[in-house]
Amino acid sequence: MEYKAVIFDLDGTLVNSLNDLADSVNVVLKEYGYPAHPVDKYRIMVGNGIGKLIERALPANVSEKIREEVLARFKTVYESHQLDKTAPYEGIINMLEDLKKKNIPLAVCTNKHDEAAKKIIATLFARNTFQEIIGDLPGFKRKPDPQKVFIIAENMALKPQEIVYIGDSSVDMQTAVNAGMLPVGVLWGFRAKEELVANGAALLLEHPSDLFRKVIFVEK
Ligand SMILES: O=C(O)COP(=O)(O)O
Repeated sequence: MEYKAVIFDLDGTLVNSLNDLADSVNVVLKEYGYPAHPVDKYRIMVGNGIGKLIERALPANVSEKIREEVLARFKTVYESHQLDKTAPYEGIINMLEDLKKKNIPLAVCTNKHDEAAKKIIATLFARNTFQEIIGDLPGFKRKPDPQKVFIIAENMALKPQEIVYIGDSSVDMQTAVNAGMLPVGVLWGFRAKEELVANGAALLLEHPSDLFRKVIFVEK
């Protein structure tokens, strides 16, 4: 099978954002008098959007009102710290350049709130690397619902089966499976290999450069 485009997940796939996310949540947890978590615990809390991230980080008995306050405060803190330590994983920039040289259209579909996703991408990647970036926005369904990757496929004028979806979590593999895209799991991200395999990963990448050895691309 030959593929004509790639849609990427953001957190844990293109960029390592774990420390900035964890540090920002921990700052707010401490402000509110709740226990902070070790950075590694955030690996399993990130992936379903920031509402879920805050819900998972807070003790179970916290009221909805406080949860909303903590979420709003997190957004403010994270806005000033989202680029403190966040950077592309090693090999990502080269892989994106190689895909661009082959004229393969690229996009990002993330559960990260849209304004943060766009700011991070605009800062860390060359202009026009991605033809479309869709983060978490009111009125759109979050992954693993395939709604947003279907929108991207339509805008690329491609069939889902012609697109590779690359991500680091069960949510990403389920999204690709639900959409009929090729689910490719990355092993440098936040989650374990077993999780990717159990959720339908057709291929696994140990390093971004593996992509060209495992997937055949053709120009649209
Ligand atoms: O839940 C998040 O904020 C992270 O989103 P992503 O893994 O879809 O980029």
